[in-house]
Amino acid sequence: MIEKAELQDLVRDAAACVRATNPMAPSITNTVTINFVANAQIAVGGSAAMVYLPDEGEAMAAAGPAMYINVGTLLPIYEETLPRTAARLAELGKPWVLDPVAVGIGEMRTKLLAGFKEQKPTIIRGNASEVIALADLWGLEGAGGESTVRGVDSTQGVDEARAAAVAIARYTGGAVAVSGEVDLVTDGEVVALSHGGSQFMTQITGSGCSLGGVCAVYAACAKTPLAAALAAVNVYNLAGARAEAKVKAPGSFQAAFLDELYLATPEDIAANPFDLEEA
Ligand SMILES: Nc1ncnc2c1ncn2[C@@H]1O[C@H](COP(=O)(O)OP(=O)(O)OP(=O)(O)O)[C@@H](O)[C@H]1O
Ligand SMILES: Cc1ncsc1CCO
Ligand SMILES: [Mg+2]
Repeated sequence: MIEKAELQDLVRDAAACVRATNPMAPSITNTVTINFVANAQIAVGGSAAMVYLPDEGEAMAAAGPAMYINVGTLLPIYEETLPRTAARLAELGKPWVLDPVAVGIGEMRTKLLAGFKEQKPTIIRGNASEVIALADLWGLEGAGGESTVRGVDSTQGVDEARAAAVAIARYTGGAVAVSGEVDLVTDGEVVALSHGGSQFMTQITGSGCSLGGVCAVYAACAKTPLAAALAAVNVYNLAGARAEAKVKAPGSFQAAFLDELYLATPEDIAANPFDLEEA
């Protein structure tokens, strides 16, 4: 099992590399939070580029060192864009992040998310209900749990998604990040439980979507998917807690949160409290 100090070094190095190299992590993401995703990616030191069209998804897969796909608000063109982009990413061996928003509603969403089983996303980032539902959709053994997805919000706790997250990570060989009051990140061998964040993160839309975009920025630099996902989760928990201490309500929280993402140093990000356990 990886030592905590070694994992912290990987997190710090990934965050420092992002600050030094300004990697572009292009996105195909939902229309609700697209602006917040781009701003969060930029605040941590990355750069953003959002596309919708099939040939542009393929072009971005080739252009960026990592990519982000979020199925929040599907449009008819995505039936073509998403499989073509994922196939190009797999062909090029590029890391990519999937947010399986609202898995379970609609035929196209179900078909697209079922199809991603073959391409094995490097990092899957979702709330507890989404991670449980994706493991179920993929028919993974040992996942356990019954999902009660209701739209885009979680109705379940992170603990309930632990078996599903571990099963998905063992299947993909990548990492899974489950968000909630305490965030869980796993590569199927270890489970990291990251602390911090803020109630206000549940009172603005897109803290989860933008966390996926930031996972993709770190995936451009990190030595392992686990380090990339933990760097993103740690900076979110750190910035959320710091921002909450400065504001009284959600609107100003969003602005303060972006400021704290920008201000967090690689050392701060590595030092955010987390527990490390065997999976
Ligand atoms: N109760 C809580 N206390 C502290 N932080 C929280 C809490 N719930 C969620 N968070 C933080 O909010 C961020 C997003 O997690 P959340 O589970 O809300 O994602 P989500 O449901 O996919 O969000 P969205 O779909 O609106 O983007 C994570 O960084 C997580 O740590
Ligand atoms: C509110 C909402 N609806 C579809 S995607 C999205 C952003 C949070 O997941
Ligand atoms: Mg979400």
